[in-house]
Amino acid sequence: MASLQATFYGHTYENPFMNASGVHCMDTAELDGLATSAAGSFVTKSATAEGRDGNPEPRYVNIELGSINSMGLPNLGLSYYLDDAIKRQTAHPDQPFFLSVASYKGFDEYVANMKAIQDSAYTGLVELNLSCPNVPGKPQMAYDFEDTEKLLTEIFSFYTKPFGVKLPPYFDFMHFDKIAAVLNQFDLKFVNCINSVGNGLYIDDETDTVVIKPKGGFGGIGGEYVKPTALANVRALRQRLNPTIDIIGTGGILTGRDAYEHLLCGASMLQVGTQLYKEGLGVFDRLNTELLAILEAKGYNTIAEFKGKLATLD
Ligand SMILES: O=C1NC(=O)NC(C(=O)O)N1
Repeated sequence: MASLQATFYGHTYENPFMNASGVHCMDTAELDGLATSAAGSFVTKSATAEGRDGNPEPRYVNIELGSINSMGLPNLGLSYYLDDAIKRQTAHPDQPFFLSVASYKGFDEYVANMKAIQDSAYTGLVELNLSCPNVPGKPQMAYDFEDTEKLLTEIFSFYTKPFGVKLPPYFDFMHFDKIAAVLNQFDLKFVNCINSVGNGLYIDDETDTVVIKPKGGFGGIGGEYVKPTALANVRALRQRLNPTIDIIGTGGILTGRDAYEHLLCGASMLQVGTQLYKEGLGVFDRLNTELLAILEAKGYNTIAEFKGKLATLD
């Protein structure tokens, strides 16, 4: 019988599936739902130092082939998620999860937030979100290679706990090379590719208007639209990063086949955003069933047998 067991940062998860930060993870109740679902792990909503209301609504819309959002980092504040995480790690030490951290004000807040976690009793994994495209007037940190290097240098001067970074999509081999060259300098535990494809535009075909209010309708795109870009980023970063840095694959996972393709490109864990929003927690039961059927059909017993083994036409 094939197994979907996923090894990540020295831990064995029942399966590689988890939510994408931002979906079904705003508060303790939603996190409890994830913890008791068929997901192998979960991540919290990206926290900023202070709680935020986020952007004006409508700010998230499901569209035919995915979703568009400009949430603007609404969250309950870092201390809320830290308190929850410390209680959770004590109650369930055998189920390591991920705490997502962002910044509204930029470089200094990223540093302050990581200092707060370093000084806290939380010992689990952190996903440092360098790629929110929806804070008006604020650039995505990970599109500035020098600032990203400066930030990671500063964080590693004091931070001793395991963490990784959530990246935006890149669209040029020179950029794959550059971000990998920056990240390979640091003892990162993982890289998550990709965040939403920033600043897309969707037009309602009955009203001829945009569908979300913030930023004149510009928002991050998720879902089927982004799978080719997500797979390319997982593959490109896997080919370039030190093997000690695991990859989380995010973007366009609707079916077991999509999940299988992310694993083929080198992902170790798989995050589901838009489809979780559309389908609810049952999506994890379905994805596990579908992915397991693919392993069985192909005669694989474990994910390790095919992970990262995408064939090319050489
Ligand atoms: O990193 C993020 N990516 C998104 O697509 N949306 C959220 C947000 O806007 O809060 N943050």
